[in-house]
Formats: sequence, structure tokens, C-alpha cells
Amino acid sequence: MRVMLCVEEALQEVLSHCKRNERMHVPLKDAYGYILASDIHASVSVPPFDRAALDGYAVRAADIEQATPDSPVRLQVIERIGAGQVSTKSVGPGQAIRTMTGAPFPDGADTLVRLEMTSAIGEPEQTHVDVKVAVPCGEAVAREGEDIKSGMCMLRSGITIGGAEMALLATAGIASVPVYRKPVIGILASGRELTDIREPLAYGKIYDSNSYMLAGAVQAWGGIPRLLGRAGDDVDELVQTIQSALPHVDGLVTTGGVSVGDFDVMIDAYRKAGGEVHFWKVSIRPGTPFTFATIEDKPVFGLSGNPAAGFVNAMLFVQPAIRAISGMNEPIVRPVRAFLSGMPEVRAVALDRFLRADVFIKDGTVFAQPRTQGQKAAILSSLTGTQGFVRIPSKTQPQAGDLVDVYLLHMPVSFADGDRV
Ligand SMILES: Nc1nc2c(c(=O)[nH]1)N[C@H]1C(S)=C(S)[C@@H](COP(=O)(O)OP(=O)(O)OC[C@H]3O[C@@H](n4cnc5c(N)ncnc54)[C@H](O)[C@@H]3O)O[C@H]1N2
Ligand code: MOO
Ligand SMILES: [Mg+2]
Repeated sequence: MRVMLCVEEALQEVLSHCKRNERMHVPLKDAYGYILASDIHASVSVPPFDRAALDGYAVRAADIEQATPDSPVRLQVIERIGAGQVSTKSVGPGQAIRTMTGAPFPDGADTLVRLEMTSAIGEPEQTHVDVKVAVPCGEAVAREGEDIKSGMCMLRSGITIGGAEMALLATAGIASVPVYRKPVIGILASGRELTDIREPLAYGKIYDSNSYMLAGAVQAWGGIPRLLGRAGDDVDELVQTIQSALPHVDGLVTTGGVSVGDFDVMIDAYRKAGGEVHFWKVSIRPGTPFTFATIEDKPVFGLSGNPAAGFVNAMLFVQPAIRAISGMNEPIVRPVRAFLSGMPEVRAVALDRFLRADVFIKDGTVFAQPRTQGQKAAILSSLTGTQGFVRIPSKTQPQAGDLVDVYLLHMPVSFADGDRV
């Protein structure tokens, strides 16, 4: 087992143990957030037929060549159709079919003149129409396949399905969507101090907040959390809980028990459960004692017990793992570059620091302001409202104005020119 990997080495090791889940099908209405498991080819063209793009009259361009507002051309109206209706007649010389947006373009006509450029004649039957403008051939006609051509690849395997993708799948008449099964991530909190949130708190104890922090994060990253509750600091109890949970999950996240204390027994438990520990410690702060193992071929993430340290561990390693198991083509979440708008005093250490920061866009440029308070690994309250983590490379002390990497949790707030920041 190697000690103290850097983030990138640790991430490679983690991802090398994350296999994509198997495929399944979901009804289109439930497909949001899944990763597509096949290329999707269009089975029909969209639109499937030439159709009117405006409300108006389908006519022959040659008939209205001379039309002007002062000298309109009168045509005979032989039919009226709306979207979903098909004309039964063909437009001959001197004729028009009143045609609404979305209706299949009538035979015989070669262009469409919009309603506003016409006057209907002969109330209430409207047997004729005066056309006040000449229009070229093909005006306001949406051609078959203008949007999607039958047979073309509309969506590639590995993309995330959102609203636009669901619409495209519906357009192609796909009711059952091939996706990768979402990863089920077990979450186990350890420590005899931890108390169930429904119980009264005795002196010396705390409520288990990590389980809920991770339940939210796992969902935000596309996984399904399965809360396994709390275990004490007893190796056999941990082994038993881990072994009974593993068959029901695709990955397991534990929190606590990975440092050097007398009751930090998580690594022993992983080994006793038949696991292989791939590394212990990453050169980051907070979250140095992060541990990664596989047990029964499943990835197991040993997060620091300190809430903010555990969160940084999860963001850096559990998030890409979920994305890989979900079937995403690009599981690694890359940071954005931002200018430091200010920098609190931090001691330069031989570890990469991850600082909770406010991130905002000013006149189109991204800035990050690390919080001056609440950067300790045990401080939970400063995590809320944090838009991202600024990464300060080891042994460096960047100043305001320097470019840094920011791992975004939320979209930055945007300020217009002149707004106060
Ligand atoms: N002598 C040393 N002591 C410590 C070192 C070290 O290098 N030498 N490392 C420190 C660092 S850094 C961290 S981070 C922590 C990591 O601790 P563990 O991962 O072993 O976690 P625990 O000891 O179980 O708990 C630490 C802390 O977090 C609280 N905690 C744990 N679980 C939860 C939970 N589910 N919800 C809320 N809070 C939780 C726990 O009560 C402790 O206060 O070790 C340092 N020590
Ligand atoms: O690694 Mo610990 O997370 O600094 O506090
Ligand atoms: Mg400990």
C-alpha cells in the first residue's frame, strides 16, 4: 500500500476500480438524470412531412407574382385545414387552401402567404381571398426532416438525460429508454458518539450529520443513497454491517475511523471483511486520511469523520466514481479557473488545501473569495452557501488577483457591471 497519493493519482486508482453498471430500460417519463446506454437513431424524420410554418394560405407563387396592397390578387379558397388535418384537395391555378401552422402542406401549392397579408372575402363562407403581397416559392414551408432526418444519430450513449433529451426521445417515439442502472451507494457512519436524530442527545454525544450530508450529495451526483445507519468503533460490528450491506450496493461510503486514534479501526474492518486497501491518505487538507479499498470487488470509500473533510473526500472521489458507475463518458469533474478576489492568511503546507469559497461572475469573469472564517475540517456550518472549493497547491501562497482552480458545487452568482460585489 502506497502512502500519501496526490489527488490525481488517487483518482486514477479509484476510477480503475469503478465498473459501469448494467443496462436497463426506463419509461421515458422517468428517464431524467439517467445516462443513456445506447446511441439513439431517429426512426422517423421530424417534421415527418412538409408542413406550414405560419398561419396563412397555401398558394402557387406564380399566381400572386403581381400582388400588391393596392392591387391584390383574388384567389378561390377551396378548403381549410389546421394542424393534424390533411387536405383532400390539390391547389390548382387561381386557388388557395387556408392552412394553419403545423398542417401538412397541401398538394399543388408551392408557397404560403401569411394571414396578415390577406383579406378573406365572402363572409361567412370566405369563398375567396385577396392576397396583397408576392412571395417566393417555398416561403413559410418547414421541410420534412428539417429538424431531424430519419436514420441519423440523435443522441450518443453516455450523455446525461435532461429535459431537452427527453423531448428528442419523445419526438422519435421512444417510450422505453436504454439507460445504465443508477449506482446505489451505501452510507455507513461510524463512531460510538453518534446518536440517531430522533433520540435525545446525551452529554458527550453528537447527532450523525454525515449520513445526511452524503445522502444529499449522492443524489446530487446521480446516485441513490442507502442509509445503513451507525456502527460503533468495534471491528466485528463494522465487518458484520459492511458484509451484510455489500450485496445491496454498488459502492460503500463510510465516515470516521480512518485516522490514527485508538478507536480508528475502519481499515482493520475493511481487511477483516476480506477487502484490499489500495491507499490510505491523500495529500489534501482537509480530508488527509481518506482511504480507498475494494471489498468483494466493490469500491469502498473511507471518508474522514470530520464533516468538511468528509465532504471534500466525497466531492473529489465519490462524485467521479458515481459518474463512472452511472455510465458517463467523462466521469472526472474538472475545476474551473477563477481569479482570487481576496485571500485569507493560510499557512503554506505540503498538502493541497481546499478552501470553502464564494464564487461569483463579475462582468463575465469568474472570481473566488475563500471564506475568512470556518475553514476548519470540523466546521460544518460554513459548508452551506459555499459555491465551490478553491484548490491551493501545496507549498504555495497565492495572492488576490492570481488564477486558481475552483471545484464548483453550484453555479456562481452573476453580477452586472456597476453592481456591488
Ligand atoms: N494524532 C492525530 N490525530 C488526528 C490526525 C492525525 O494526523 N494525528 N488527523 C486529524 C484529521 S486531519 C482528521 S480529518 C481526523 C479524521 O478522523 P477520523 O476519520 O478518524 O474520524 P473520527 O475520529 O471518527 O471522527 C473525527 C471527528 O468527526 C466527528 N464525526 C465522526 N462521524 C461523524 C458523523 N457521522 N457526523 C458528525 N460528526 C462526525 C467525530 O465526532 C470527531 O469529532 O482525525 C484528526 N486526528
Ligand atoms: O485531514 Mo483533516 O481533514 O485536516 O482535518
Ligand atoms: Mg479518528
